[in-house]
Amino acid sequence: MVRYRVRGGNPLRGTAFIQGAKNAVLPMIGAALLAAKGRTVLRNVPIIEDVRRAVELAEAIGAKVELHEAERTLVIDASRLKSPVLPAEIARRFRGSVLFVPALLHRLGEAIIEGVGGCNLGSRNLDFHYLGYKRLGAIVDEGDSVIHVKTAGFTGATLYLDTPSHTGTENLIMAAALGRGTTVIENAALEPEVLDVIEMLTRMGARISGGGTGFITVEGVEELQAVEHTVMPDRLDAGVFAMAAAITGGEVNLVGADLDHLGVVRYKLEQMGVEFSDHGAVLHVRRDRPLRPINVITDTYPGFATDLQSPIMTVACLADGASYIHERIFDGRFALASELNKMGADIEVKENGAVVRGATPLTGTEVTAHDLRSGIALVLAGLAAEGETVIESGYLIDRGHSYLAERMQALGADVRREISSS
Ligand SMILES: CC(=O)N[C@H]1[C@@H](OP(=O)(O)OP(=O)(O)OC[C@H]2O[C@@H](n3ccc(=O)[nH]c3=O)[C@H](O)[C@@H]2O)O[C@H](CO)[C@@H](O)[C@@H]1O
Ligand SMILES: C=C(OP(=O)(O)O)C(=O)O
Repeated sequence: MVRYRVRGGNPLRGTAFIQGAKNAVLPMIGAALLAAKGRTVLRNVPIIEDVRRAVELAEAIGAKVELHEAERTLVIDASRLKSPVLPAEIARRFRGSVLFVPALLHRLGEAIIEGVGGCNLGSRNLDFHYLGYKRLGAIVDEGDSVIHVKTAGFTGATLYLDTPSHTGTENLIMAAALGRGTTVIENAALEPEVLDVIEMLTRMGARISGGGTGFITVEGVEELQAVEHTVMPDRLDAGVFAMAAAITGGEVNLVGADLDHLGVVRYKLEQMGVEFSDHGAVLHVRRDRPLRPINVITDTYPGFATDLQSPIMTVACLADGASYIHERIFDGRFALASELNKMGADIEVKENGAVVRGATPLTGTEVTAHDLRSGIALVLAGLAAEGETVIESGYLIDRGHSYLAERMQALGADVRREISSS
């Protein structure tokens, strides 16, 4: 059992290094498995539990993978994939397991999905993925617990997504990339991670146009090559460190953070009283005035990222007045509210909306992370709370943030990661 202990009160000051993006590296590992020859090298890989699970899953289907942690580099040799089964005990531990399906379909003609994990946020359907595979010519057998997808090769078609699904867009691009003919994906996701994946696939030899417009065209090619690619910075990690500076009234330099990738998150934090200044590849963030309340509506990119909704809920607890948060992407993403209320917050949740009445002083206690982002939001609460906050399960935080305790300590925070047998 991993837990985090946080003692609040220190304004954060100094420099933090922003990790590579979890939501880019996972599809890139899936993309690397499309190359039947050579070795793919991924740089700026975040050392997080989801990457460790992705390595285990790639090895389970026959890839040879080396994770060089100190160098933040993955080397992937997918020349001998042998098993189409994504075993439940690994695949159920992270959402990114779903991104291995296109490679299995191209390389082995079938994928057997024993389970897909990921944060517990309410319904997380995969119907757009399966409908897309079917329109490209696959047979999908959806059993109660195992899903079996088979294809003798994909043929281009016009596909659409009811909503611009992030992994759905990535999977359908990968499925179409080695198909016959032209595929058009309408209502495709615009997230920067999707564009980074398109960049890597293009370097591999894929023919993809329209990334970032919502209409993506893929002309199938016969093979894709192994390449070297540097994973983009993680905008969610950057957002969390910016909010850590905001909640403690601190001043930090975020190395590698890209202000443009924050989308509406930047403007909402500015409305709260946070200042950003961009110095090339270093983002300076500070807050030296009282926090103001905020209205937030989550949306797909460039809207307010749902993955930063929990962290900003914590910051809103310290703002003077009522903040309103409307969650539009996931129907079960407010489990954080009752944990923050245990610490002294005043948050009322009604269906997809929450009202946060601040400012309320927070007091440290034992709290539960229900998912990755509620976990990191509780670390932020701990930074602003009086006394000690103990957060379990730390594994959920480790799924998406690398060396969190060390990076927070470098900013003067009292954050410790603890492993115990109970
Ligand atoms: C590994 C990864 O990249 N995870 C991110 C990805 O998850 P993920 O790709 O799973 O999220 P999606 O964009 O697919 O899901 C968004 C919404 O669409 C619905 N939906 C999605 C697919 C589908 O086939 N049918 C359907 O109804 C989902 O139930 C959900 O309500 O995007 C989410 C939304 O930005 C982020 O929170 C996750 O961090
Ligand atoms: C929802 C998240 O991740 P995943 O899709 O991997 O569960 C997240 O990163 O907040």
